[in-house]
Amino acid sequence: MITVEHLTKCYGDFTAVDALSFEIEEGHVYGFLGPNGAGKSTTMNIMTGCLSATAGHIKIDGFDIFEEAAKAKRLIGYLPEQPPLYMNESPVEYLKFVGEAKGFRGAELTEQIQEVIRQTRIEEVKNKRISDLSKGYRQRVGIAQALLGRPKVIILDEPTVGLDPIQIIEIRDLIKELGKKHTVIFSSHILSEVQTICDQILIISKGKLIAFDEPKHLEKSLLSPGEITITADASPEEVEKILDSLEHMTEFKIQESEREYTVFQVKTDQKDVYDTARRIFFLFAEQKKALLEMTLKKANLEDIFLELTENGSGQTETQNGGEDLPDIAENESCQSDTKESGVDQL
Ligand SMILES: Nc1ncnc2c1ncn2[C@@H]1O[C@H](COP(=O)(O)OP(=O)(O)OP(=O)(O)O)[C@@H](O)[C@H]1O
Repeated sequence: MITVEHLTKCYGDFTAVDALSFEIEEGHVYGFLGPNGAGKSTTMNIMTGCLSATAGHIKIDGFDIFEEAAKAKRLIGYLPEQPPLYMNESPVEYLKFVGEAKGFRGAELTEQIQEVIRQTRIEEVKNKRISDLSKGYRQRVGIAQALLGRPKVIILDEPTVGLDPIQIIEIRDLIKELGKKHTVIFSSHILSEVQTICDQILIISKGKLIAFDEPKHLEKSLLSPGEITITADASPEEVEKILDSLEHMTEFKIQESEREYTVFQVKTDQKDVYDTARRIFFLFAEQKKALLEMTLKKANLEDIFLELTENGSGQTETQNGGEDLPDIAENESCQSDTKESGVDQL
């Protein structure tokens, strides 16, 4: 559906997007995750044809966003980070304006406006001035304009920023709903948000794509060594003796020791931490020592995200395996450029 090849964007001699390559397939919800300044907005602005690239190619359903802009843009609905809303207008007036700019007229336009109003649930505010609407409703109006023209792909730049917790939940539910009919790409710097909504995660840091996979695969492939905390009905000496024969143990630490029990931690480099847990269970059972509690701590996506983005970039495989693409960026020097606005999408 979307192919991004070696996309590079420089502002002066600063590289904001650094040879990004990835593919977006139809029918998924993609989360574009990265800390502030990672290059998410820049990438999205280029993907939607609102900003030029220094190097690289983007194709939307086969249409080059730079060379066949009109055809490519027709397939995309975009909500920029700062939606260009006209505050003195009502949602209906604004949607009419955007719909006309997208080339719709008459009954077709009316039908589409009614459809997006229904989809984004803004019926009750559709005739109020946009300036009088809550931030959550304004964001819905922004999403409604992106939906006009029934685009295959919806791109939303930080759609929940600045919303209160209830509005955030509502917008997340709306994104999930949109995912049933459209391919959705949305950016966020909140991991839990991406985790709950999307079925594919792209992690970007310092302009580079450092991970791209399903949340569960990311967790699996990037798991750090498992940690197990155990409470055993044994003395610290007995615990130590029993664990003598435990393979794959990389660290052992007594946390707490009372007369009746010992709390200790074991770290393992075994791929499946459950195998280590099972082994510990049987070792203690053989010595007729009861385990009173066992807690397994696995690395979660939060740990992975922090590790990847803190350590910089480039150390993890992307879905395309970092395969060699023609090095379009190689001979391009960074020229100064300014950020264009996203308004021409409308
Ligand atoms: N017009 C510009 N001129 C110079 N530098 C820019 C311009 N626009 C963006 N940048 C820089 O490029 C980098 C990437 O910015 P971008 O807005 O794409 O990041 P982001 O991941 O969307 O961050 P945020 O979540 O804070 O919006 C940042 O360091 C930013 O300061």
